[in-house]
Amino acid sequence: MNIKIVAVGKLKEKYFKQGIAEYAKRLSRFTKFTIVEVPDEKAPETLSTAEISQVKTKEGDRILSKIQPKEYVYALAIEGKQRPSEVFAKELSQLTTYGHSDITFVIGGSLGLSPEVMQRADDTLSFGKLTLPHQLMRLVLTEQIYRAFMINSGSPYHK
Ligand SMILES: C[S@@+](CC[C@H](N)C(=O)[O-])C[C@H]1O[C@@H](n2cnc3c(N)ncnc32)[C@H](O)[C@@H]1O
Repeated sequence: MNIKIVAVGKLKEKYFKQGIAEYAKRLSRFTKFTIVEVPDEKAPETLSTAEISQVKTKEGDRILSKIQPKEYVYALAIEGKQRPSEVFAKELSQLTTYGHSDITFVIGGSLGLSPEVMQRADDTLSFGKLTLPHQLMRLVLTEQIYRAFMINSGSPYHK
């Protein structure tokens, strides 16, 4: 299985980089895991609705350029579908069974994901109603993917 995260913006903070590197290392025994960063669109503090839409479209186009038709895509969205870790783990395992060997997770920028990205997504994944910063979201998602593999291997890591 190949797992990829496509994320808007650069990971700046060292502590996020270290945390993600640790889970990426642990994941390497289960799967090929990659993170692809696309540039965020520089924008002033206050934006009109049209400008917000333009920023999301530009970032969305960059995201879509990194996704191949064969990839099964989860869009991370606050209003998306929530599920327990065990259900998420089972889903990942079933996707492989049904022939999806390329699974991609998409994390938006500060304004969220464009409608085009949401349309391309095969499913959505929400971590609850709280808004997480995109850098932290990347760390939390990487841990949850690792947790899913640990659940599927019957490890006591998941209690
Ligand atoms: C700072 S948030 C964007 C907030 C924006 N107002 C929105 O509603 O999407 C950046 C990205 O992190 C992800 N994200 C943040 N919190 C999340 C949550 N609770 N569940 C799922 N994804 C989340 C989403 O992909 C989002 O596009």
